[in-house]
Amino acid sequence: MAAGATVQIDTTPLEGVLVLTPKRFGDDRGFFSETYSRKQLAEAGVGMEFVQDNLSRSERAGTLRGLHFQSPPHAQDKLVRCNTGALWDVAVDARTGSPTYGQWFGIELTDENGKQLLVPKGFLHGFVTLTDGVEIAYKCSDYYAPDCDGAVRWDSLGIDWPLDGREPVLSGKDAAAQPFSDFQSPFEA
Ligand SMILES: Cc1cn([C@H]2C[C@H](O)[C@@H](COP(=O)(O)OP(=O)(O)O[C@H]3O[C@H](C)C(=O)[C@H](O)[C@H]3O)O2)c(=O)[nH]c1=O
Repeated sequence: MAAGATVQIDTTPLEGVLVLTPKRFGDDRGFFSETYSRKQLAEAGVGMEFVQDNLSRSERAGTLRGLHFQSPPHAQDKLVRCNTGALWDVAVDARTGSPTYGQWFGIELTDENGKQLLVPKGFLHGFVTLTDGVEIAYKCSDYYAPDCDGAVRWDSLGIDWPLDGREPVLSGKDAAAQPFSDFQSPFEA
């Protein structure tokens, strides 16, 4: 971590998908952390601008939301963190022509590890909760555009979801999503 920086940025096997670990300044009250710094990300070559913050709460462990995307012209970069509890977050490369097309990367984000996942445009995003009462907060680089909203079935890509053999809690939309084999990607590498 560069001098003065308050965020560690690590790469993943998927180009552009990054793991951010903001520094926590602990004391006997607890801790302080800068959870987002446009300047520090720009200095690290991560120049996306965020315009919308989202918060969702999932009451039960095993709740799975995804795999979602917004198509161009409203594709979204997302910076995801877990504010309460623990979740397993996944990004899937959906960029036609990418050498890692269809490959996924998953990571545990928790309120204790404070880690964040940067999911660029062109990647599907989803997560499954590992505890009850999970709150996920994420920044988006474009506004919600229902006409551009899309989903791919969570179980159509061989992702090793940590479900311990249980069926996930799904929305109707996610239960009815198309399999990846039918997916016509709107993204290019
Ligand atoms: C995403 C979104 C939703 N909504 C409304 C639309 C529905 O009435 C309600 C629930 O939407 P949905 O069921 O799509 O929420 P999630 O299943 O949590 O979807 C999200 O979860 C995955 C993991 C994501 O990465 C996306 O941000 C997003 O697709 O919120 C809005 O008003 N604005 C928004 O930006």
